[in-house]
Amino acid sequence: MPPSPPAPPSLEVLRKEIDTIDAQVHSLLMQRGDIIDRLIQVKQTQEVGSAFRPAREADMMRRLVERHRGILPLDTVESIWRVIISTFTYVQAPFSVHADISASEPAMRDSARFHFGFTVPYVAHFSASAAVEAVARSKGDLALVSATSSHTPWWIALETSGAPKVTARLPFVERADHPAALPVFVVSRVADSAMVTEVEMWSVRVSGWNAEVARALSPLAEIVAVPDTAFDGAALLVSVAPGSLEKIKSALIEAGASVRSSALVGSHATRYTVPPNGAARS
Ligand SMILES: O=C(O)C(=O)C[C@]1(C(=O)O)C=C[C@@H](O)C=C1
Repeated sequence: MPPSPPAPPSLEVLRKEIDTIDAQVHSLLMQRGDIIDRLIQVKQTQEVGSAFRPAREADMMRRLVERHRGILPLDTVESIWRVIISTFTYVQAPFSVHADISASEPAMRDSARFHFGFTVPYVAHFSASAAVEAVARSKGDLALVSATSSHTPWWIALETSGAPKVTARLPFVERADHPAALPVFVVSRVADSAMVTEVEMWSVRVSGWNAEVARALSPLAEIVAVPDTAFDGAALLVSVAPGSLEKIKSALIEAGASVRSSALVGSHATRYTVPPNGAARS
């Protein structure tokens, strides 16, 4: 008779293994806190008042997705790390998240909680301009505003030097069934060295804006437009690859519009997509 297979481990043994792992995870998180404590001494957070480093975070989130395997859903692992990173940002220099809830309060709140957790205070505003103004008045706060539409050209307030800028686009890792899928821009003051410059954000004011011009531009760049009826013009927020604004300006002129002004109002990491079969790409 062949030997009988070994008996499966008892529930008690498996729970002991889980307790050991939980104690290790907790201990590692506390060690991470000790490192952050040392990092505060070497990082010049005081200069800008914010410890948020969007370039580093975009890179960390991409690597997390690439190495993830197993039955723990990606949504869960991503949300755990968002809370870890944001809370460690907060303990370095406390900040609040000012969210524009004019499009959808539940979706904006989900995005804020998913990306910044519950320790970071959440402040709701009824317009993007109000959220951005709150950040401009603060030392190191962040605003979350829709990345796809707006009733007001809030980005004009970012044109002056010293004003906050667009520093990130969330989610860092996009996918069709993302639990906090609302596309949002983060507006904050960030040290120049911490900016990601893969996508530039330009505030462009034009005359002669109409549906035809908008159609001509849509294949060339992502644009949020707020028409300005008094002058037959519009305030545009244009996302382009570095050095590509001239192409957009030429396309505007070719389509019959004229460019009144342009100013760089931020930059962020290229959009990073995880297709349904799991392999991430930017
Ligand atoms: O690397 C840094 O500069 C940190 O402050 C650490 C840390 C993190 O917790 O990993 C926190 C905040 C930054 O936005 C990026 C990363």
